[in-house]
Amino acid sequence: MSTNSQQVEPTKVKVQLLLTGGHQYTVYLNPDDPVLHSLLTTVVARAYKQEAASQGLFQVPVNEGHSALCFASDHLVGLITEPPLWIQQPENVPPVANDILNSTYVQIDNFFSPSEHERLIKYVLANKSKFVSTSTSTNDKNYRRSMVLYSFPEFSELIVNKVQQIMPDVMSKLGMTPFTVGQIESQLTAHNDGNYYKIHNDNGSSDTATRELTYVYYFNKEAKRFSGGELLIYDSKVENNFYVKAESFKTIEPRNNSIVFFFSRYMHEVLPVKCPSKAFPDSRFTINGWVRRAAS
Ligand SMILES: O=C(O)CCC(=O)C(=O)O
Ligand SMILES: [Fe+2]
Repeated sequence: MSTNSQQVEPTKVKVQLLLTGGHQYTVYLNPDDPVLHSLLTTVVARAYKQEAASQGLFQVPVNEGHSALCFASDHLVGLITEPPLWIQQPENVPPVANDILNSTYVQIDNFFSPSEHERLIKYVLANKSKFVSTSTSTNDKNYRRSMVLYSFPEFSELIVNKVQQIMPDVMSKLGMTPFTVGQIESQLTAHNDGNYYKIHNDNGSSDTATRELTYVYYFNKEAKRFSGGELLIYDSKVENNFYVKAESFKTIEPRNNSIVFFFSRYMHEVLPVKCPSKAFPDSRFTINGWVRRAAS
């Protein structure tokens, strides 16, 4: 199994926490760590006497995740960040160019063995009639066009176990603080000619909020008879204390027998597929799903 990853070790931000009573602690956080975002918004909220964005307790992993630093949010006086993170203030200071938070992902080639891959291709071709058209939570017909198979026990168990096994490695490659894995969901999709999935994230509703990571395993029959269908993962930026999509993105090739992992909160899209034959066996197939954080 070979690993091809891009920017998987984001440079950590050194954050000195200045607490009431003159206490001071230094922690290292990823630029896109939600804790960092909460710390910044709490300082802003206190400065403008707004209701603090993160009321209650802060829990920051220290000592490489072996210890936790806990303090009440109203004890936070200020932050010293290195490199400097300038907080956009309510007067609407225009964002500076280095506000972009780079998205990270991991793509692993040769995920299934050749015989598993061959069995999988045979399986989807035999089960073509069980695929149904996809829909989205908003029921907007133009948002997503593809086919999906929701029940495929022969392979969902195989992929869920394999994903579970490599989780520690993936989490470390993504530079994330490890979390306790809960449910791992899976579905099997087919994108044929003209199919796509417009910009969305995978954890934006109350029933999807515990999804931490999205995985997409790509497979197709050789020789490949489609083009397009790249996955674009957008970078982010902080605007008025909110994460929003940046214009820049990473492009992931749906390489046969590879699997990609990224944060479910990232905005992403599937570009239109061109499949001149329009034949089902020539589709861009995936098994994809989500790794949920266990309820605490
Ligand atoms: O097929 C892909 O590359 C991604 C699919 C996706 O974003 C989803 O199903 O939520
Ligand atoms: Fe998605």
